Amino acid sequence: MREERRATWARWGTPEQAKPLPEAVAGLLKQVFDVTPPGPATALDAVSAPAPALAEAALAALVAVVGAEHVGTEAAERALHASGKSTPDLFHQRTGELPELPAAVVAPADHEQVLAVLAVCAEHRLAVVPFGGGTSVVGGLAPEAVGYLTLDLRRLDRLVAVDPVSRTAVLQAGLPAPRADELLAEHGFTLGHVPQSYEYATIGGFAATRSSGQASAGYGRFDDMVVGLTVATPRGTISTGRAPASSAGPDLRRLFLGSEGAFGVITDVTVRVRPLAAERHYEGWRFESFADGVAAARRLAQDGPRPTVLRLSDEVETMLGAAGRGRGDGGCLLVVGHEGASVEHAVAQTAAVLRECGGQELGEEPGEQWAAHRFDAPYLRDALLDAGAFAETLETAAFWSALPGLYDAVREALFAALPVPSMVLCHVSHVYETGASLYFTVVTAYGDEPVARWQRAKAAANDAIIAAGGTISHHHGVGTEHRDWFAKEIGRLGVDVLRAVKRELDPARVLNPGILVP
Ligand SMILES: Cc1cc2nc3c(=O)[nH]c(=O)nc-3n(C[C@H](O)[C@H](O)[C@H](O)COP(=O)(O)OP(=O)(O)OC[C@H]3O[C@@H](n4cnc5c(N)ncnc54)[C@H](O)[C@@H]3O)c2cc1C
Repeated sequence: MREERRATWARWGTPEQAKPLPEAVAGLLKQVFDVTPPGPATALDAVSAPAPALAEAALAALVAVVGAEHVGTEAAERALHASGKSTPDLFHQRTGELPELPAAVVAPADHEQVLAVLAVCAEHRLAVVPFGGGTSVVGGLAPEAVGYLTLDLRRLDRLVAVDPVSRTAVLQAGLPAPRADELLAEHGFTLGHVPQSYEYATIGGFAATRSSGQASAGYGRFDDMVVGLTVATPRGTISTGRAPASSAGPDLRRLFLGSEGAFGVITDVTVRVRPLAAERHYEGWRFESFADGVAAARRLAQDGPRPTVLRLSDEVETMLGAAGRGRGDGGCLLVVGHEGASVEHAVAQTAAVLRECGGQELGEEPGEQWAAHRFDAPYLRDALLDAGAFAETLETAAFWSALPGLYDAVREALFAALPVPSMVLCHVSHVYETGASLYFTVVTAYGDEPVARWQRAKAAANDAIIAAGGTISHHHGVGTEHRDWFAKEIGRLGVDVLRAVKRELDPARVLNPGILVP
């Protein structure tokens, strides 16, 4: 089961899972962009790589820790671990322009073996990259190092303990989300963490990147769910999370949440769990404009009732989604989902508020459609790439008062940097009392050098985000790609604090060099 869920080569999922573009969208693409399909992608078994540059003594020490069968040095295995799943990553895999491959892929069995691998890396000054599901979209798996090692957490895949009284569970870091939910369901619980990368991403990856899922309005962000962590560092083990709340100094848990493998390797995570939902109800609402929809989402986020899922598409995203479903309601679509023991009351109360805010009820169909296709987007991105269109996303968040300015600034920056014609779609998918996230999708034709062109557009959008008061990432993390803007966001002293922490925990500087910490 675990193997089936490993990220695959040059696309999301396996070729058998490929989804065709809806006819109306394919037609629109041809008409607007006049795209031409590129040649076939490079096959994984055609990837060649120089023999791994790993000192014999280091290799022998690694084999002594995990066993020879858990040290992979084949080109294919190394290529699969050399990058994540951003569109540039997929594009490079398709064209065979690969980044530096890891010298080896090492899969420890438990926390003690992780500590021992880190000790070998520190002794041999070998950079080491923790690898969960491999779904990073910010260059989080591509260190600035020559001859690095990938530490694949796939064997740490157990549910260690469930405390039904406290409603907590200890999950090992390498568990993919669907498997974690299967194991929790045997005890009547769920995590409620459902990012779009759900099928592949892991528990450790969620904690390391401070992920946020599609049901965050009801279940919270992943960092809200974490009550404790065990972290292996080159200096030893740190365990956090003794009690549900504490005033005993700064919260060390928060230091490791979002640390992206730069401070240590998270080996298990204690999470708050919720009873499996007995009832679910999803529905759609139409708002005349994005501004009207944002006002309604803010009202629910601030004054309640708070649904489990709340997603508002802007006019362009609504139009494209409607074209895919063969209907056209115009305006902006708000998807509202309720999950829980009994949802009838919450559905009625929410409907009353949305009507008051000028919403028009579209019934269950758009909500059910969204739920049925909630994981389709990455498959459709593959279909776009197959057709010769380049699609990529970026995301941010801001306080409600800054949100309209941020929306305009990012769109302006993208349109100024992208060729004509290009499409920019946006939705709000995570709401808080004080603000919300914005998630942009860009579609253009390949043209010449699509990756370089995207990087220029992304840099312009990042500048606009910082200038307009947004965060450089609401849930994708920092990696290498956001690092320079992250430094602007936290300032020089903030960067110095992170560097000091890293020096203390990782004196040989082997953990994820160049990722997160500028
Ligand atoms: C199609 C698509 C959709 C996505 N949708 C969402 C979404 O809805 N919400 C969201 O939050 N994110 C989303 N992401 C981003 C990504 O899935 C998240 O960042 C996720 O949390 C990464 O988990 P992973 O297990 O794949 O980690 P990886 O990609 O393997 O690693 C991510 C980073 O964390 C480090 N790391 C991994 N495991 C550990 C560990 N145990 N200890 C220490 N460091 C570790 C890695 O070195 C790397 O720097 C999406 C990505 C894709 C490709």
